[in-house]
Amino acid sequence: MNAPGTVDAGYRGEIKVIVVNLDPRETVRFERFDRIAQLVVQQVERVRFVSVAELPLGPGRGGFGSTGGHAAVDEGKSGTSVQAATGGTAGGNRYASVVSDREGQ
Ligand SMILES: O=c1ccn([C@H]2C[C@H](O)[C@@H](COP(=O)(O)OP(=O)(O)OP(=O)(O)O)O2)c(=O)[nH]1
Repeated sequence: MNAPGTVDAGYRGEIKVIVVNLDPRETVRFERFDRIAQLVVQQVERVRFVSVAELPLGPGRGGFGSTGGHAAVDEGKSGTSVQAATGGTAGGNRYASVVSDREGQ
């Protein structure tokens, strides 16, 4: 089983690895220097949320799950689909778009 654990950038404590043995019969024993986890360092995107009145229609975008072949089931239920947000500040609070905040760094 592979489950990620996030170590926050500001964390200064001991990094711990949670393990669970799902085998009801076999005991698992770890020895010193056993490899039980992998550290993957990732860049974290800093974003600014911008309120927009409505989201623009994106061409060819289906709803959630549409690429899994369930589009027909959802058709006509809401009349809307998941759309990409491109920003804008024209009043309203119904939607928020996300823009990268890297320029300010
Ligand atoms: O598998 C893990 C997960 C987390 N941590 C450490 C690093 C992380 O920065 C800190 C806090 O983790 P998290 O924020 O997930 O847990 P929390 O303290 O219970 O949550 P919150 O910060 O929301 O209070 O615990 C580990 O050592 N191993």
